[in-house]
Amino acid sequence: MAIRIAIAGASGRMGRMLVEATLAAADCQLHAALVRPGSDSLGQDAAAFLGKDCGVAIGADLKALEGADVLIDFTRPEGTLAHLAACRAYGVNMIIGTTGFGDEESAAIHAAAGDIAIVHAYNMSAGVNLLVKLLEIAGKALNVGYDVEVIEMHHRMKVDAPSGTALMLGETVAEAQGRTLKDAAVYAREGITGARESGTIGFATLRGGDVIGDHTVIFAGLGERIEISHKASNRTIYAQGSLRAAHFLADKTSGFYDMQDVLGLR
Ligand SMILES: NC(=O)C1=CN([C@@H]2O[C@H](COP(=O)(O)OP(=O)(O)OC[C@H]3O[C@@H](n4cnc5c(N)ncnc54)[C@H](OP(=O)(O)O)[C@@H]3O)[C@@H](O)[C@H]2O)C=CC1
Ligand SMILES: O=C(O)C1=N[C@H](C(=O)O)C[C@H](O)C1
Repeated sequence: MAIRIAIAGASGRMGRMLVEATLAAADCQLHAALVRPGSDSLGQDAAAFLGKDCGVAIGADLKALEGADVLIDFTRPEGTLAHLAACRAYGVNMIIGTTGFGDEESAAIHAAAGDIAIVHAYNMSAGVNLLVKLLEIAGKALNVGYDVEVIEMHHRMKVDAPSGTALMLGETVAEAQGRTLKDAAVYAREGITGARESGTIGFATLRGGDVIGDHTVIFAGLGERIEISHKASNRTIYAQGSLRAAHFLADKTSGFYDMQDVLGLR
């Protein structure tokens, strides 16, 4: 039977990619397309932006979740938390791609995974999740004598910084080196900063144009520099990863997972 997929933020950059990917997948069915109350796209056909009619109208009533297998959510933290409550009420699994959560919001997502199955990942692409594995190795091998810096660049419309992916990559290195990102992170430098403190992980955030998502982790030593990079050139990588996650969740009713679980990289 086809997986019945509901999509939140259906008129957003990622929402549209997800609508297109779901309609193109033979083993998936678009169950509902959701936006915020008052959104311009309310009532339109979910495939109207493709010049097509798929028979699913964009709505704002979360009752539309009833009967869905999974909700894919790429919205904003406050939207995701509202959707989380509705998914819990209707027994619908959830794939969360939204970034920018605070600690309490992340804890609420973990808690909900006692009742529904959730894949929560700051980057759904296979490439970035492979990068995580490479960084586990590099972080351990280059633990002493190398300064770690994380650089990311995204489009001008992105609202959170550093990106969720940059934080995840920084956290991966910190953990590989027996530290926590909370203790190691330096998010800004300005003025007379003094020499770089050993053991810190620096972040640099660039924003501009239509850059989909570039991430580089630098290990800078004396006499050499190792750079591990990923550059996205199309948002389909995130949509395809999300559909893989939907298949992964098909036989699950509870539990918290990430893309390392989905891709078998754990
Ligand atoms: N994990 C991953 O692989 C990826 C994650 N992302 C993340 O996904 C999120 C969305 O990115 P993107 O698609 O570029 O953003 P957009 O701004 O293009 O789209 C966001 C969508 O969410 C809707 N929305 C905003 N606030 C709420 C709310 N409170 N309740 C319900 N819906 C809401 C918007 O509706 P409206 O149009 O009415 O404002 C819009 O449809 C970001 O957090 C981004 O970082 C992005 C790409 C990959
Ligand atoms: O907002 C985006 O566009 C992206 N957000 C995610 C993040 O914050 O890491 C993933 C990807 O880099 C694109």
